[in-house]
Order: sequence, then structure tokens, then C-alpha cells
Amino acid sequence: MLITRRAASTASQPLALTIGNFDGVHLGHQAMLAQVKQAAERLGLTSCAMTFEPHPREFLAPDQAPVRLTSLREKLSLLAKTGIARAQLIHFNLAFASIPASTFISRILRRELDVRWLLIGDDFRFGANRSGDRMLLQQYAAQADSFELEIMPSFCINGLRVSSTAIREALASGDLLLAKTMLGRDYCISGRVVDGDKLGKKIGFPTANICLEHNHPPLSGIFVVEVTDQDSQQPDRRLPGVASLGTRPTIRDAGKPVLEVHLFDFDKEIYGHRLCVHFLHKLRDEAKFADLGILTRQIAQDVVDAQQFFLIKNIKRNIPLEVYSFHP
Ligand SMILES: Cc1cc2nc3c(=O)[nH]c(=O)nc-3n(C[C@H](O)[C@H](O)[C@H](O)COP(=O)(O)O)c2cc1C
Ligand SMILES: Nc1ncnc2c1ncn2[C@@H]1O[C@H](COP(=O)(O)OP(=O)(O)O)[C@@H](O)[C@H]1O
Repeated sequence: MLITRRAASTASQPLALTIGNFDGVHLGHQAMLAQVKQAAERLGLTSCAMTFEPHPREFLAPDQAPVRLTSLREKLSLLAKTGIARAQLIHFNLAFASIPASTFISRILRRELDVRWLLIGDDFRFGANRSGDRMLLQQYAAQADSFELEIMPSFCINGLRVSSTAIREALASGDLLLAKTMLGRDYCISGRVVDGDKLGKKIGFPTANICLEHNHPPLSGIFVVEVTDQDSQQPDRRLPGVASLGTRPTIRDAGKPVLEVHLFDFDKEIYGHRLCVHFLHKLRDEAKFADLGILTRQIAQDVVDAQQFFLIKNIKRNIPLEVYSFHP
């Protein structure tokens, strides 16, 4: 077995490690990473998260692979925000998928990475044919001069197990609040602004078209959003707007999802800028309208509905408030 390393910036030091796909870096992942950091501090180790690209199921069964919550870039940036010292990226290919579970432990975890403390989820499986499990790791952990093993129980909120699958389902059904509860932040998609059909300005609603880093986003429809522009003077400033994520059937069906945002009270050229679109609320599903005039009137209504959302969101209040909106 040949292992090649690229761009390791930290010197090789004994590790406190956790392993996973970390798609979304949700609150369950964040709790795991916090434990790894604590153990690393306590034991004088380097905290590290091992993750895979592509997602193992994207490689092994592309037809059944789940839609991604985060691109690799987004995932690494979220991992960095947790304060974990290092990410160990495994290029998931046939050679890696064929490594027997016991070889993965002895050769990679122990010899190559010098793992002294390991945290895994309660349903963690690994190695060729997913034959390795916590029992196997426990056997190795019991040996002299081995690593310490911790098992993370399911992380639940209101009795619901937080998982990437549950977040994908919440997003697909338009329940952005539930997704936010599990992610610990608004769901967001980032990418660079590219040229579109140049129709937006003509109909009075310029839209920044964002190049998607993953082809199958986990949600679709028309949304209230806030946008941050990483290439602006104020990269953390959240600009309000509306976004459309769909195939645009009215104009010329793009055949694949297109993400575009119209920002309120904004008229700068931002082609090439990297934007992050934070999804706050779903307004409606995308529709095929009879002509451009009807679509334009609907977009104007979407803007009014979104502004109403922001009006209520921004009022400071000390009374529990439930809001009903009626649509024709
Ligand atoms: C708030 C909003 C709602 C939209 N809703 C739809 C829709 O329901 N159906 C559709 O075909 N296109 C919809 N669009 C996409 C428009 O067709 C698109 O923005 C317009 O064609 C301009 O595209 P361009 O930026 O590539 O020039 C929507 C766009 C926005 C900003
Ligand atoms: N309020 C705004 N919201 C979004 N983009 C805007 C806005 N004002 C100006 N722009 C700029 O105009 C472009 C969108 O104009 P549009 O006519 O829709 O062209 P395109 O089809 O290339 O997206 C954006 O990429 C951005 O550079």
C-alpha cells in the first residue's frame, strides 16, 4: 500500500482524532469536535478530524448518494471555525475502499497517524465492506500502548437525533427553521457570481447568478435570504434579498438547478465575487408562468413578502409571536 501526502502544514504529532463525513458540520458534529479539542488539550495531543472526498457513497454507489449539504470548501471552512487544529483528508478511491478494517487501524490510525485518542459515533463502520465497527476498535484499544477509545452517543435536540439525513429532509420539505436548529446556523450555499442570461436588469430585478459547487442542492424554491460578500469591504455584513433556486422553467429551462439572488437597495457589479447565501425562509415553490410579465409581477410580490418577513424579524419583541400569511 502506497500512501502519498500533500500539503501537510503541521508537523506530524500524536493525534486526538475523530472520523466522519461531517457533511453540514451540524451541532452533533460540533459536539464531537469540541470533545476532541478538550481531549487534545488534556493529553497534549493535536486535535484532528479525518474526512473523505468524495463522500464514500458518491464513489461506491453514485446513484444512491445523498445530496450534499456542504461542498469540500464549505466543510473545511466550517471545520476551521470549530477550532480543530487539523483536517486529515482521505481521497476516497478504490485503493482506500479496499483496505481491510484491521489494516486501517494498525497501519493508518496507529502507524501512519500516531492516533492516541479516538472518538467515533455510535454507528461508525469502516474498512472494506464496512466490516469494521466499534467492537473491533475496542479490541485494539485494549492492547498495550494503544489508543484510548471514546464512543459518542447520539446527539439529540427535543428527542430528535441530529443527523445530516434529518437536515437534508428538513431542507427538502422547506422547513428551514428545523434545519437551522440542527445546524446551529442558517443553511447556506456559497459560490462565485457568474454571467446569466442578462434578463434580470431588463425586467427590473437584477439577479446575481451563483456557480454551484455541488450539482444537486438539498432544497429548491423561492426564498428570503441574507447574503454575505466575501470579496467586499465588509465580508460579514448580511445583505437582505430574495433567491430563486430552480431550473427557471418560464424562460428557458436550464435542466439543472440555478441559484440567483436579487439584493434589496443594491446596485453594484459583483461578477466574480464569492457570495454566501443564507436561507432564512421559504416563500413558495418555483412555478412555470405563461409569460415574462406574469413572472415579473410574481417576483415583485416575492420582494414584498420578503420585506414583510424582515420587518417582523427585525422587531425586538418580548411576546411569543406566531405569524400566519395567506396566499391566493
Ligand atoms: C424572487 C425570484 C423568483 C423567481 N421565480 C421564478 C419562477 O417561479 N419561475 C421561473 O421560471 N423563474 C423564476 N425566477 C428566475 C427568473 O426567471 C430569472 O431571475 C430571470 O430570468 C433573470 O435571469 P438572469 O439573471 O439569468 O438574467 C425567479 C427569480 C427571482 C429573483
Ligand atoms: N440588486 C442587485 N442584486 C443582484 N445583482 C445586482 C444587483 N444590482 C446589480 N447587480 C449586478 O447585476 C448582475 C445581475 O444582472 P442581470 O441582468 O440579472 O445579469 P445576469 O443575467 O448576468 O445575472 C449581478 O451579477 C450583479 O453584478
